[in-house]
This record gives sequence, structure tokens and C-alpha cells, in this order.
Amino acid sequence: MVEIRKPIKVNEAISRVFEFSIAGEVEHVPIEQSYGRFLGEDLIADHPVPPFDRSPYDGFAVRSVDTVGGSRTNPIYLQVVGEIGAGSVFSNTVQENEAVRIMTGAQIPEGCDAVVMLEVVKEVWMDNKPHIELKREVRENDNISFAGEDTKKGAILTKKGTYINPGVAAVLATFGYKQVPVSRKPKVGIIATGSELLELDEALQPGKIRNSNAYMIYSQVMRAGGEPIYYGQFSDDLDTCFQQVQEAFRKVDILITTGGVSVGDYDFLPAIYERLSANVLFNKIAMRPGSVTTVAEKNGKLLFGLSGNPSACYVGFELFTRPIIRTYLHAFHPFLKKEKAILGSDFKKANPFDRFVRGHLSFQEGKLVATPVGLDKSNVVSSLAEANILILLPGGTRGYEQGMEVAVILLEDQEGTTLDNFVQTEINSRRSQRHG
Ligand SMILES: Nc1nc2c(c(=O)[nH]1)N[C@H]1C(S)=C(S)[C@@H](COP(=O)(O)OP(=O)(O)OC[C@H]3O[C@@H](n4cnc5c(N)ncnc54)[C@H](O)[C@@H]3O)O[C@H]1N2
Ligand code: MOO
Ligand SMILES: [Mg+2]
Repeated sequence: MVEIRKPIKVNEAISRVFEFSIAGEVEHVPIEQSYGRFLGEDLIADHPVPPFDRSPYDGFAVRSVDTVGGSRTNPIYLQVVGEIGAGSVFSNTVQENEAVRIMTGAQIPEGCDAVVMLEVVKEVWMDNKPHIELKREVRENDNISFAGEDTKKGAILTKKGTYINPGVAAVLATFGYKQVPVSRKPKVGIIATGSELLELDEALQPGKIRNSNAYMIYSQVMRAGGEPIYYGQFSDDLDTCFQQVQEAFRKVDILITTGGVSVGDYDFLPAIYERLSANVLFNKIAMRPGSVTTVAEKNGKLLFGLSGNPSACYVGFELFTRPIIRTYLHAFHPFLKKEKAILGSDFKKANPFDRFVRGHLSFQEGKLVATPVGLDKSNVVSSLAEANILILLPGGTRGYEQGMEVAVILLEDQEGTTLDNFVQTEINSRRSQRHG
């Protein structure tokens, strides 16, 4: 008799998996390789930025007191006693009625308290010495970029767990991080199972298909921030698959298998979990696609048994595996961000299970519009290429109509959200359906 599996709610499944989330260690990488990584420590300013008062313009550094009374009819003359470009420092103290020619970025000379731009002075020679003629008063602190105006010493610049984008790289460089502390990427093993699977460079044969899931998951692991390790594809043979899974599981932080997880004659993952003495957290979820998604745990390490059906595999990864990878990376928002959008076309098929429909999000007249893409079947692969969202259609007895408000999960977003927010949005969306 075939095993009758009892489906659990999506949120319950997420919570069960999340109980086994762990955060990884920190390592150092050269700053050039830090893009897309997650910061491993809080970044605290050990000096102010800028580190000294400096000129924001090409001009002359002056003492404002010397300019008092300056006007069109009463020009002020200051002797130019030096010249500094960015990177140079004027070594003397500027005295009464003196000025220093200064370029953008150069440190304000001692004694000066303002800068006048090149364009507003006239350079003249008096007594065989260079002078400037100034026909206005200058106020104290005019045109000075002050030490610490960008960042105060001791300020927290960026928190541990921040995604390193080009702006974060600029801040890291400002504070001298040639080597950057980052969260170590979890090693995520990938195993594809199925006697029907061809290698990518093999010609099609009767009854066989190419293995797309392994490469899809490989990219998903990278997008999530993990380090994918592909162990290959294996025919549906219990002993071979068991050996491969057992061996790979020892070497990785997280293991993903695809296929062989349902109730078929050649679906060997359930037997493999048993042989491994792994604790199966669930093997049926009230969702479509991906209802067969199974997650098991052994000594706190997670094994994701994703479906063989491409779209089911994809959704299972994004809902369950991604947050585990992001948590490992210390990301404070490990879940994909959810937003509200307007459904762009009817989706009439009712289903008791929650649906995660591949969709495309676009802006239309200032509104977010979520439109289902391609054929909505779990064995479909082509719609995945177009999808940048999953449209969450809570299970029920009715279909959905164009114009209804729906929750969407943003697949390419980096900001993410927390477990609480992720789960909450779904509940809200359920309510609006019931009353709507
Ligand atoms: N009697 C039942 N049959 C099925 C049930 C069920 O509840 N009772 N569930 C169905 C659902 S839902 C899904 S989803 C699939 C899940 O199947 P498995 O996870 O066991 O995966 P396989 O049987 O190995 O393969 C399913 C399908 O996917 C293709 N596949 C597999 N691996 C790959 C790959 N690496 N790249 C591309 N495509 C792949 C495979 O050829 C099959 O067509 O079970 C239903 N059946
Ligand atoms: O696990 Mo299946 O994807 O619901 O068709
Ligand atoms: Mg199967």
C-alpha cells in the first residue's frame, strides 16, 4: 500500500526548517572579492571622515577676519604665501592679510577659517609679490568641508550581515579594509537523481531528458550567497544514491537532492533518509508546486529533498533553502521580500493548496502589477526563465481575478525580510481574499 502523506501548512514547514538554521563563521577575503558577500563584523569608524578639515573647491584659504569691510568699493588685498594641492600640507601658520592658494581636497592651512573660489578673486601683483583682490567679506567656515562631517569617529557604519554592494565597498576602502571580514559561504552540495537524466552534451534519446535542475539549483545557491558543489547525477538505484548522499552529506554544510522524493517505485529518498537515520521534518506541504518537498535533519545538518519537477524544485529552494543559506551568512533579512501587487490577469484554477505562481512584476502607471507567466504546471521549465516573482495565491475554493490584490515574493531582491514578516504577509493576503 502506498504511503498516504499528511500535508502541513507552508508556514508550519518554514518554521520547522528554520529551527535548524545556524549562522556560519567569518573569514577574510581581499576587498576585490567582497562584492555580493555578507559583512562578517560591525564596521566601526576608527577615524573621522574626512580625517581633516579640507577645501571643497579650488581657491584660496583665507582668515575671515582679514576680509571684514571688503566690498566693491573697498577691495581687500591678501598676499598669497603658498600653494597646496590635494595631498600636500601647508607647513606654516597663515598670518594677518595672508592667503594660501589651495586645491579641492587639500587640508585647510593652520590659521585659515574659510575658502574663496578661484572665480571670485582677481590675482594681482603688488610690491613684486602675488596677491589676491577680494571685493566681498568672507564669513568664518565658508566653504570648508569639516573633519567628521561625513562620518564621526566611533560611528557604526555598516552592520554585520550587510550585503556588500559597491557603496559598502567604498566605505570598506575608506577605512582601510584591504582584507574584508565576511561570512563564510555555506558549502551546499547538489545531487540530481533519475535514470532518465542525460548529461547536457548528450543528444536526446527516447524517454530521456536533460538534467536542468542541477544547474538551476547551482545558480539558485549562488544567488542566495552559498557555495554550490555539484556531485553529479545518478540513476535511480538505491545503493548508489545512498552512497552518494551519505558521502556528500559528510562534506557539506547543506545537502540538496532533486527528484526521487515522492511515492513512486524509484523514489528512493525516503529510504535513504531511513538508512541515514535522519529525522524527516515533513514530506508533504499544502502548496503547489512543491508539495512533495521533503526536509530531513541529522545532527542539526539539513538535507533538502527537492522535487524532480523543475518548477516545484525551484519554489522549494526559494521558500526553504534560501533562508537557511542567508541565515548562515548572518543576513538579518534571510527571507525573500514580499510585496503587495495587483494581479495582471485572471487565474481561475482553484486549489485547496496555496499556490506559488511564477510571475512577472512590472510597473504600470505607478502600480505594481503581477502577471502569471507561462504554463502553470510543476513540470514546466520555460516559465522559470521569465519569472521574477512568485505570486502567492492562498488555497481555497475560488480562483482569482485580474485586479485583485495579491502578495508577491520578489526573487531578485537583495533586501529580504524576516521570518515574522514573511509569514505575516501570507496571513494578510488570506484575509483580503476571504473578505474581498
Ligand atoms: N502517486 C503520486 N504520484 C505523484 C505525487 C503524489 O503525491 N502521488 N506527487 C506528484 C508531484 S506533486 C510531484 S512534484 C512529483 C515529484 O516527483 P519526485 O520529486 O519524486 O521526482 P521524480 O519522480 O524523480 O521526477 C519528477 C519529474 O521531474 C523530472 N526530473 C527529475 N529530475 C530532473 C532534473 N534534474 N532535471 C529536469 N527534470 C527532472 C522527471 O523526469 C519527472 O518528470 O511526483 C508526482 N507524482
Ligand atoms: O510537488 Mo508537486 O510540484 O506539487 O506538482
Ligand atoms: Mg517520483
